[in-house]
Amino acid sequence: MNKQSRFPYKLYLVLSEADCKGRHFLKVAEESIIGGVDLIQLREKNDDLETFIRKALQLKEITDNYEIPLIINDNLEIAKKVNATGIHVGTHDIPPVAIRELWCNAAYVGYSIEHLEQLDTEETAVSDYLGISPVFKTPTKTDTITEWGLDGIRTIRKLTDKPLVAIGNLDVHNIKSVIDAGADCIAVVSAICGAPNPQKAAYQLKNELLK
Ligand SMILES: Cc1ncc(COP(=O)(O)OP(=O)(O)O)c(N)n1
Ligand SMILES: Cc1nc(C(=O)O)sc1CCOP(=O)(O)O
Ligand SMILES: [Mg+2]
Repeated sequence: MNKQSRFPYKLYLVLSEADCKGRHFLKVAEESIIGGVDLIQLREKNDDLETFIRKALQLKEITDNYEIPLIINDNLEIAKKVNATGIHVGTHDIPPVAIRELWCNAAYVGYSIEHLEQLDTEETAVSDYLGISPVFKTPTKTDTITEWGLDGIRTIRKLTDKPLVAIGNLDVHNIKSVIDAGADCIAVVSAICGAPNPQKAAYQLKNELLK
């Protein structure tokens, strides 16, 4: 199976209630899907378990309705409980190898790449896509290490044929250069959650990616 059929998604929304700036996160989710978002990750870093589960179940109704994948950030228990499509983890989370052992139904395990050394590991080998973490420094998530830039994407592209999801300060003005450097998919928070019109923002991003 080639990369495109393994992970056929171009525009990835990473969603949290806090990033939606007072708008309802479910409304932002639905509008963004209508605009062209291909999959959504629910990333709630500060919710208690019960709240995260409730939000995940509400969002799952919408993603199921539009037949797009729901990815849960960090929390395997919630991902399994809500029957999500997959999970995204980083170097400080439950490792992909353990996820594979504990959750055989996971369609997608995403893994953040912060160091080149990670590429040559079992964790990367069992992952379905790699997050380039971050392409550009972003105020949305500040506890990051490497700013990969376009050269970093080119380097990673040469070293792996895993689908690459670029994230970090991406917007309609820079995403084409990120794809040209070798990324397969663009993940955003602010470019959609912080936009005055999330549907229009998603449409413009998708349009740029399909050019
Ligand atoms: C698509 C995507 N890429 C990278 C990340 C970052 O994951 P992680 O390094 O585990 O950091 P947190 O999101 O948990 O703060 C991501 N969530 N999604
Ligand atoms: C969730 C996340 N992960 C990152 C990483 O580098 O791993 S950057 C990030 C937030 C991206 O937000 P924005 O699109 O607003 O820049
Ligand atoms: Mg994490």
